[in-house]
Amino acid sequence: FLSLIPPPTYNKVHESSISCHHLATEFPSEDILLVTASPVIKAVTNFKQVSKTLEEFDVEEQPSTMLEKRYPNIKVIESGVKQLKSQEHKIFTEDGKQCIYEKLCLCAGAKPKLIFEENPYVLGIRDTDSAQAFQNHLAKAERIAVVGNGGIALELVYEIEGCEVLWAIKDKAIGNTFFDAGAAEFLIPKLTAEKLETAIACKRTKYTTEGCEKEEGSVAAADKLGTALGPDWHEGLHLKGTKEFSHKVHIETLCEIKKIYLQQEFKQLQKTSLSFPKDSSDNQNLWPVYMELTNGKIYGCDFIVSATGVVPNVKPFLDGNNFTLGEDGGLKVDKHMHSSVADIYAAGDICTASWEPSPVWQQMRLWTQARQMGWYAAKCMVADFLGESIDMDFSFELFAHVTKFFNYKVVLLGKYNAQGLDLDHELMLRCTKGQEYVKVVMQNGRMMGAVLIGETDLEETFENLILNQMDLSAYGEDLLNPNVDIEDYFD
Ligand SMILES: Cc1cc2nc3c(=O)[nH]c(=O)nc-3n(C[C@H](O)[C@H](O)[C@H](O)COP(=O)(O)OP(=O)(O)OC[C@H]3O[C@@H](n4cnc5c(N)ncnc54)[C@H](O)[C@@H]3O)c2cc1C
Ligand SMILES: NC(=O)C1=CN([C@@H]2O[C@H](COP(=O)(O)OP(=O)(O)OC[C@H]3O[C@@H](n4cnc5c(N)ncnc54)[C@H](O)[C@@H]3O)[C@@H](O)[C@H]2O)C=CC1
Repeated sequence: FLSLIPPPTYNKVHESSISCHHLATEFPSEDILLVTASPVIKAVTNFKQVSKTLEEFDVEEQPSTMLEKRYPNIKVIESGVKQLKSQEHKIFTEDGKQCIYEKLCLCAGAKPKLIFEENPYVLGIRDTDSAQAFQNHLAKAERIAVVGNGGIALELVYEIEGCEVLWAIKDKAIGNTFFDAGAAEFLIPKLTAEKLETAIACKRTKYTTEGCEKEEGSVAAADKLGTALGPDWHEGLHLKGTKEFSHKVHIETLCEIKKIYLQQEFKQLQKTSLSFPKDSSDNQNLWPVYMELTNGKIYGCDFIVSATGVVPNVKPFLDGNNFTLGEDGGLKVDKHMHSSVADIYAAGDICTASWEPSPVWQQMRLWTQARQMGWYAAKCMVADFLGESIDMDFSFELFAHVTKFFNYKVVLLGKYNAQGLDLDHELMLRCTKGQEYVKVVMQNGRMMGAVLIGETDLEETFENLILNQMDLSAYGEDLLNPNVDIEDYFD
């Protein structure tokens, strides 16, 4: 980046179209190289700043040529990076190219952390290809198992129709990464209700369909890593099994998968499996795969979805380079998104934020944060190059995420689950069945976090209250009293 060496030795920034936009604008006469293993780039469209820190947007797949057309100084190399030699400031791509960089930003995302990685009947969902493969296998399935209790599992169990779903979670209540047992209780009825909402028109039309049949016989997706899916990822998919019913979900709580048996092994061991709970019509006695849970129960199914989190995709960059890694395996970055290796920055799922965070911010591997980090990393690279100082971006002052679960709008602010807070914190709740669930986390009279489910219209007010740390003790429970117009007090 910003070198005077002529092509074919380019200046470059690896990945992240978001950082590229900014760099290309700041340095129109310099070459910016985007090296990506994916044939498409993800573009943020319909961006809406909902409040100071809350953002809403769609994610659209576009051909990389779009980026090159818009910014003539961006060149896209469509090939995976297989090696980094940081001392020589060089990267090597799978198709045999080598490029010298002056500054490099690594944005290679994360990979699904699968349980039983080598098992052909255990499937992960990360990119368009793996989502498409999942859809194809679901179309032939009568029963699947979903393991995990985070974002993907929550979305899947709600979206899947015409297929029995056995959902195995480690926790007492559903959705533990995003909310508490109270919110789970509020959402559960939606799982058993018929889906009345009509499907929203597909916003994600550019799914790669080529090669979908390549995994016949087993369900594991190819190792090739595409770009992670983003908000509304399932809207372009037809998540339907072979049966005619809507939802049929059975939740096994407080358990993990102990062992997986393929059909042959299961028969030889003469084990017995349970039928789908509360289903008298369940008469299938042989399944392609069986899972034995730590609570002793065994169920058969067509395949298992492992929605069990991600691991940062650092492998191609580690060999011979002295990166410091975080506990979660990501590249540690400082408050300027700089890694521990000279001239290398990192942003998004691949990195581990290692600065002293604001008391109401935490890292989560989300699109919202990847976008903010990519943007800020580019600003830091520019500042570094120009020798200017730069302040931490405002978006890192407060954790703010808006998403949709079970067709409810869900807003998460600050320490929404009291993460890392001392035991002296208190919770305040307001809940109207089927309509809204509002929870705030208070400490020493100050608001530290909030979960807002439904159209509560409280996000902006609560965001302000968390940011300004006003002492709210005087308001007591009126803070959540629906008859008190809280916005008038504080806006
Ligand atoms: C199913 C699903 C649904 C999600 N839904 C939401 C949501 O609703 N809201 C939300 O906020 N977040 C959501 N997320 C999380 C979000 O998608 C990620 O946090 C975000 O995409 C991370 O962005 P990134 O740029 O760091 O990584 P990615 O988007 O994964 O991009 C990494 C890029 O690096 C490329 N790459 C990888 N290795 C190499 C290499 N060696 N050489 C060259 N290129 C390489 C890949 O091809 C890819 O293009 C979801 C994730 C999944 C899997
Ligand atoms: N709407 C949104 O904001 C969405 C966000 N995402 C993001 O995409 C990424 C991937 O999603 P997920 O895989 O759902 O990750 P996640 O981090 O959201 O959830 C992982 C879940 O798996 C559980 N788990 C981990 N190891 C396990 C094991 N061995 N056995 C059983 N359970 C285990 C964890 O307790 C946790 O409940 C995450 O970064 C997530 O935040 C995904 C979908 C929707």
